[in-house]
Amino acid sequence: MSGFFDFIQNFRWLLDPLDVVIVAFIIYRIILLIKGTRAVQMLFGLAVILLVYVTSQVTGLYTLHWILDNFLSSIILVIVVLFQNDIRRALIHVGANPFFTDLSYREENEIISELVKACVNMANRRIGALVVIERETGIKDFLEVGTEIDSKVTSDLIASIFLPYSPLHDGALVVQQGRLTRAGCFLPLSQNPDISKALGTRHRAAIGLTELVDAVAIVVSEETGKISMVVGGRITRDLDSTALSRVLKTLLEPRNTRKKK
Ligand SMILES: Nc1ncnc2c1ncn2[C@@H]1O[C@H](COP(=O)(O)OP(=O)(O)OP(=O)(O)O)[C@@H](O)[C@H]1O
Repeated sequence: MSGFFDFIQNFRWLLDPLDVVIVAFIIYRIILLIKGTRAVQMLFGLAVILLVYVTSQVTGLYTLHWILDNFLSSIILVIVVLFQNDIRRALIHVGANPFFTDLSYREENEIISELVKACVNMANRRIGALVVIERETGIKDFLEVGTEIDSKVTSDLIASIFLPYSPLHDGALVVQQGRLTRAGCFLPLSQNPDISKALGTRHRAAIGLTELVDAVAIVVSEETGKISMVVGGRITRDLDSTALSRVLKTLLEPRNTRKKK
């Protein structure tokens, strides 16, 4: 074993640049992960506290310095608590499953066209709906209650699930690996205070789940008949069928078919 480490030491000149590249890559991935999220604001807040800490040391504001010194000594704990959602998302992503990749380009297009057809149909009839499409990260752990189903994605079935008298119309319908797998699922609601007050629990549930995982959620508003798409906790409202189809194709395109085209 020590022979192996001695051997590694021969490549010391290579290890230092490798070390720098790995750290740079991790920082780059963290920036990508938190870009546009509330974590950026929190990070900014921490940076301000750090600045006050350094200033208090230089100017001799001892009490303030002592308080911040104690606060910053448990900074790792503070970071874990503040960024728990982002850390969870990052760790889940490391062990992500490449779902959707078994589908052919044709099958995937068919699923998207059925989803779009169902959403437009429900929007025109003011039927509220929430459809969640799993991508690389498994969402099972975040789905509460719900009824297992196993069916092909068809617009008629989707629309009938969300009919007001259907026993499964409340909650979210789930698409996993190109199949309808669960209906009537309750999702974690977003706690983001910046979400418009005009958005109720259906939209908050879509935002809440997508803050935690890379799934895509489509919401049809019962109140306005508008279709929204939610990904990464960000909502795009009032999509027409062409826009919905285009965005879904971009987001759900399996990596292997992307290369083949
Ligand atoms: N945690 C949840 N997970 C999944 N679906 C939920 C959740 N909470 C509420 N819903 C769904 O949202 C419906 C209520 O929607 P609500 O009117 O509060 O939201 P909204 O965002 O204003 O939607 P709409 O524009 O359709 O009225 C419920 O009947 C239920 O089907």
